[in-house]
Amino acid sequence: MGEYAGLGEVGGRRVLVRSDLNVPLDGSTITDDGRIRASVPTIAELAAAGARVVVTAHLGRPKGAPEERYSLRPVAARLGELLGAEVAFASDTVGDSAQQTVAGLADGQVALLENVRFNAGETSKDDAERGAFADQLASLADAFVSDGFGVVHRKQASVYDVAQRLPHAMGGLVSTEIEVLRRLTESPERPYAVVLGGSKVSDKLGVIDNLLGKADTLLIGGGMVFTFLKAQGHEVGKSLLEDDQLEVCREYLARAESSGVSIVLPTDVVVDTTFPSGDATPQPRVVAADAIPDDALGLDIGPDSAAAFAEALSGARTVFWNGPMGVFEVEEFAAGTRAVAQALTGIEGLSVVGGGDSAAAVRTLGFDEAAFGHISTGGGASLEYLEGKELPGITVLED
Ligand SMILES: Nc1ncnc2c1ncn2[C@@H]1O[C@H](COP(=O)(O)OP(=O)(O)OP(=O)(O)O)[C@@H](O)[C@H]1O
Ligand SMILES: O=C(O)[C@H](O)COP(=O)(O)O
Repeated sequence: MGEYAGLGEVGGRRVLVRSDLNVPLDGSTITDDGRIRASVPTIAELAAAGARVVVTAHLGRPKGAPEERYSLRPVAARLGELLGAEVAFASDTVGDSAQQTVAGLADGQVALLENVRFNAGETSKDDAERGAFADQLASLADAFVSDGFGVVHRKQASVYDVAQRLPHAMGGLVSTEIEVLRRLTESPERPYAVVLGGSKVSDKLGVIDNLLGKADTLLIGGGMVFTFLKAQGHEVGKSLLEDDQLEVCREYLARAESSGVSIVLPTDVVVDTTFPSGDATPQPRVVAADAIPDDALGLDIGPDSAAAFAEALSGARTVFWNGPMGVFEVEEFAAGTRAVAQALTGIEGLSVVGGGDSAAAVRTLGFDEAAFGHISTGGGASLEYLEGKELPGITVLED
């Protein structure tokens, strides 16, 4: 029997752990298990202390009802392999299966509940609805450990409300992540460069506002770059575009210029006119960033841009990178992401990779994790931290 920081004795008690097990899947095959591996130490520590560990997590963005493709069942199997002990899987989150599974746990055993987002209460904007679901979750445990760093920016029942209902503590993963990110916000060694990409464009544009006052160089690739190119007056064909953010991008470009921050945009892009179309072989083509054809979709930064990005990063002493430069999952569109990852491995100073997909990209492209200063499990969460926003999943622990 043993203690867990902030909770005291946990032996024999049911401890609900919120982890971020939102991993990329191909069917039911986990293509990158980084977030599961990152979640293991806290779960293992609690189990070793004799707790009955009840893990809750989400996968993808189901709409408040069960959907087989978002089931956490494959994750339970992998978690068990990594823990070296069987993980009991409950086929619902708070229903009969969950209650029976938790009741059947012996001291030191671990259970995983089905995707918490199969319940509308989890993500509801209505406090009462979320609260009612949090009551059900809380009834399954005696204490709560918040360890899902990737979701601490979400005011959701299993992240926020449940902490108000149970004795709670911050998990080891969340503490480590916050410690590293604090170094980026408090006194980054200069030059400080930030690389942004990925597909959750509107989620990420906000961070630029804050970074314009902090970073020396901002490199932009991935899906978000097309809104910037369009804001500069270029056509972007069928590329990802957030029309309602054009004015915001224009304002960022103007502010960067007046404040001496260098925003580096790609000068060439890799496009395809057939992607994604079932089994069709990709037909990548490199075009100038200001000459994207109407029928083309931008899927990676081009080779000149990749070289320019690597050059811009070469002297940096602090680098934060979130979001792949292209659709790295397809080899034909992975070169930009590979070039940025390679450049980060040469940084003398602190290099931080943030984001589930960015971290997955680093690993699936074959880089050694040890070549980076820190690989964060949180994409949106780390960005919101850097934005200086309050993270509900953290502040609720401090109350
Ligand atoms: N030009 C592009 N067009 C469309 N999608 C793109 C483009 N460039 C990158 N992507 C996609 O962006 C996705 C990753 O973006 P996301 O914003 O989710 O990254 P992340 O922040 O690392 O992950 P997470 O939000 O899960 O932590 C990848 O699946 C990649 O294929
Ligand atoms: O993938 C992520 O960034 C986290 O798991 C959070 O997922 P969400 O953006 O769907 O809330």
